[in-house]
Formats: sequence, C-alpha cells, structure tokens
Amino acid sequence: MTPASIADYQRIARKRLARIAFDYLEGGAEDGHTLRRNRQAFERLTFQPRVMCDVTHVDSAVTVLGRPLAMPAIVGPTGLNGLYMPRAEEDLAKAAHAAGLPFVLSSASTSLIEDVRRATAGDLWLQLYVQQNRAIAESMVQRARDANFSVLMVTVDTPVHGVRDHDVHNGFKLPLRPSVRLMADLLMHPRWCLRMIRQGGSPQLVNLARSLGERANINAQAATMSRQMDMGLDWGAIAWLRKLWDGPIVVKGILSVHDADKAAQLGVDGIVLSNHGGRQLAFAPSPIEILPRVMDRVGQRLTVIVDGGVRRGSDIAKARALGAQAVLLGRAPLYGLAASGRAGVDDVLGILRREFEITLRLLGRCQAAQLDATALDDGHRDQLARLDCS
Ligand SMILES: Cc1cc2nc3c(=O)[nH]c(=O)nc-3n(C[C@H](O)[C@H](O)[C@H](O)COP(=O)(O)O)c2cc1C
Ligand SMILES: CC(C)CC(=O)C(=O)O
Repeated sequence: MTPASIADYQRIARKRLARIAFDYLEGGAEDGHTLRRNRQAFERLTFQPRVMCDVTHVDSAVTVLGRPLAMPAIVGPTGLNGLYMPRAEEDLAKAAHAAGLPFVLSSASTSLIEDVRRATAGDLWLQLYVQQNRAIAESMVQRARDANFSVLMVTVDTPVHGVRDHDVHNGFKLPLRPSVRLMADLLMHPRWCLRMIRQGGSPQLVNLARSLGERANINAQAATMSRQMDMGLDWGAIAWLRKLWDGPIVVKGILSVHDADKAAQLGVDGIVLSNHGGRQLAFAPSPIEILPRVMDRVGQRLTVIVDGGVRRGSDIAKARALGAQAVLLGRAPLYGLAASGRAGVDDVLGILRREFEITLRLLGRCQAAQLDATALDDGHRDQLARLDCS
C-alpha cells in the first residue's frame, strides 16, 4: 500500500525500527498526557471556509526571519537521528533543502556540523543545548558560523530529561549496550540491525564530542550528556549568546505569556512555543493552546514559531491562522526517514505540502500569507479553552 499520510509512515517506522529506537522516537513523558494533548489541541479547532474564490493558483510560500520558506514549516531539531538510518542528518538536510525548507541541526546530532554543510547548500540552523562546560557551546557556535549556518536556536526546556519510562524499560543508553532484551529486539529487526552494523555500531554524538575535543571518549560523553546540561542557565545567557552570534537568535521551549514577553524584552528575534513534543514536562500546555494569548502579547515584536503534534497540512494552516509564522516538524520527517531513508523524508514533506495547499484552496485562500483568524471558526478561542485531556 502506498503511504498516503504521516500516520502511514508512522506505522511503517514502528515496524521497521527496533523497539528501543522507535520507543525513543515516539515516547512522551510520564503517561503520555502531553503527547496526546498536542494532537487534541489541533483536533479541537475547526475552520470557517470561504467559497467561490478563485483558487486556481495558490502560493504556499512565506518569509520567516527574513528567509524564504516554500511553506510555513521548518524541519526541526531532533537528537540521535543515527538510531534510524546511517547519515540521517545529511538526508534530513538534503530533503529539507529540496522541499525549500530550513533544517535545524540538533547539537545532539550524530553527524558533524561540517559534514551536514558539505551535504547541502540549503538553509541550515543550529540548535544549541547549553552544557555546564560553556566552552562546548562556544565551540559549536563558532563551527556553525564557519559552516555558514544562518540561525541559532537555543533550547531552554531541558535542564534535565523528562520522565521517560519506555527508555528505562528498554535500558536505553548510548552507546547501546548488549542485553537479552536488546538481542531479542535485534533478531526481530534484522534490517535495522544490519544498518547499524554498516554505520559502525551504536550511533554516537560526534558533534558534541568534536566540540569537547575528546574524540577518544565519545561514548562516555554521550552516555552522560543529559547529566551535563547547565541547570543554572538563566535569561542572562541571551547576552552571552549575542556576543557569540551575529545572526537571528530563537529561544525554543517557551510555554507561557510571561516568558514570551521576557524573550521579547531581551531582544531575541524569535521564540518556539514548544513542550518538546510532550517529552519533557508532563501536563504542560500544548503550544497551540497558548498561541493566541502569546500573539496578543508579543506578536508585534517577535517571530513566533510553534511545534508539537503537527501531522497534517491542515495543522500547519491552523497554526498559521492563529498567528504563528511557521511550525517546526519533529517526529513527522523521522517517520519518513525510518521507513525509507531520504526518499521517505522527501515523501513526508511532499505530503504535508500537498495537504497544506489543498487546505488553502478549500478555505478559499490563495496565499499562505492570507491565513488569519478569519479562517477559523469564530469560537476558536473557546474551542481551545474547552480542551479535555482525559
Ligand atoms: C526523537 C526526538 C528527539 C528530539 N531531540 C531534540 C533535540 O535534540 N533538541 C531539541 O531542541 N528538541 C528535540 N526534540 C524536540 C523537537 O525539536 C520538537 O520540539 C518536537 O518533536 C515537536 O513535536 P512533534 O514531534 O510532535 O512534531 C526531539 C524530539 C524527538 C521526537
Ligand atoms: C539527546 C536528547 C537531549 C535529545 C532530546 O532532546 C530528546 O530526546 O527529546
């Protein structure tokens, strides 16, 4: 059967990946409440279409932070992508470029900044985790500048990892360690196992290791990465980052009007409203729920991007109608990657683009830039307020 939707790719990814990898990709914090809430928030919202408009030609392009995007979407940062395919980040970056979208490379990537740049001439952004040893961040930012990355996105919702039971059950650690459970998992997924052998075994956080200057100790560093996050990170870090980086700075992981306002006061260029795909704080709000209030407060001063649960072109239209400039795609491109490598990512991005354009036409809008609150049901604020997350 030809995959027709992101959900189809999710099903194929579930079959093809070893359980340890799929659970890491898919799982949410605690009992998955926030993960479900992200989808429910989109599903609550209904449209208010206009008919008898000439929609012969539609234009899905927008401009975000001065950069042209073929549609209001960005391939977002995800760490440890080498768990799904060898040279995963290169393929994600190439597919994003082919689709006319930026790619955000995670600082927990399994490919080097320099290798990803060699793979594509596309628009690359760097996502930064700030660790206790600030020299690591300084080195990564320098390397990203040298490699002509355009935007710095600092993630601030991860002083520690969220509670992820599935990773505990699977004994998930890098490097992957032999255990009876892992061996059984590998036997059930021989193709995945062969791919890992082909890439030289367990994926490694090579990017982080290069900036640490401890190439010999990559695995130990990967295993302890989460314990090394700088839990003392505060708003003072924005001034430090400004000294390191001349280009746009985006703060990822904002979930309140208060923090959005703070970011605007400090002069950052953009924010990503995000609960990290439901993987960090359990019972966090969904970004789409708080988007209208955030836009009221900072919409004139900041570029606002949202993520969490984007699986359909109609979701992109809803986010844009509520005022977001663009969405970040997290799991969706990874499903394509895990299912069929680069071709799968191309298809996922193509499906989202097609669905987005169909939604635009059915809403009676010719341009993505024309989407505003009038495209949504008049009661959309109530629809979000009544969210039932049982
Ligand atoms: C497997 C996985 C790894 C992730 N790694 C990172 C990361 O390294 N840095 C980061 O800022 N966010 C990371 N995220 C969060 C995503 O950037 C994004 O916020 C989230 O996935 C959006 O939700 P969605 O997956 O429902 O689209 C990760 C998410 C997933 C699913
Ligand atoms: C390596 C991790 C810190 C990546 C991440 O952000 C996540 O798993 O959600």
